[in-house]
Amino acid sequence: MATSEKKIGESKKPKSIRRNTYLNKKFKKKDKDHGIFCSCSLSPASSSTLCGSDCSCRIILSSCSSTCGCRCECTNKPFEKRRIKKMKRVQTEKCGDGIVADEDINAGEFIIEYVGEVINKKICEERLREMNHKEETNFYLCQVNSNMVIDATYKGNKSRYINHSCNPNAKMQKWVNDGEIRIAIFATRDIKKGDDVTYDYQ
Ligand SMILES: C[S@@+](CC[C@H](N)C(=O)[O-])C[C@H]1O[C@@H](n2cnc3c(N)ncnc32)[C@H](O)[C@@H]1O
Repeated sequence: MATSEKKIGESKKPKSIRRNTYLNKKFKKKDKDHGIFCSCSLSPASSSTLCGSDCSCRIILSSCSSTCGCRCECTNKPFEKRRIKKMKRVQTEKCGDGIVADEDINAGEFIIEYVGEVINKKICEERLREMNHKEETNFYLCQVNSNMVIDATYKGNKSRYINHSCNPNAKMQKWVNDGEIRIAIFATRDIKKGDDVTYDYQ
């Protein structure tokens, strides 16, 4: 079998991963002590949610870390410690595969992290040329910054099947978890079990 044929097969059956994988380890910037921490605590007068909307880490889209004063009740944990919402992969009429919620999801809630291979601009361009050559129509690239792309073509999780909508019920957001840039999908309004989950690719 020709190499190009094998690669097409790979893109149809991506490897399931839970965390981003870095093609170039040097690219993985980790800075545990990034100088941001909260001192949230559960006092009898406060609400039952620890590290809610007034948590200083959450406000700047950074997950809490070991530097913070909060403990295991923290609701702003790094993505890998959060529960992924129950979702099903389905065949849609016009957009290939898609994702529907398999439980009710409240506005603002974390749905899933967008994971894949972290690649740089040069590799991204090479992969795009290859995809163009193969006349691929589905793209799984998420540009994080000028030289960082998360590519879920070959490795990813259910987030890679979430389709685009101009009237979405979710959004993609760039966060920092322990100094590492991560992307996650959050509900922008209440999503009922059985609803398509979509975000605006723009
Ligand atoms: C991240 S993938 C989403 C999952 C994809 N539908 C699949 O079958 O694997 C993005 C690709 O899905 C298709 N897609 C997503 N949203 C769409 C929409 N609203 N209309 C048409 N195609 C869409 C496009 O081919 C796009 O490149």
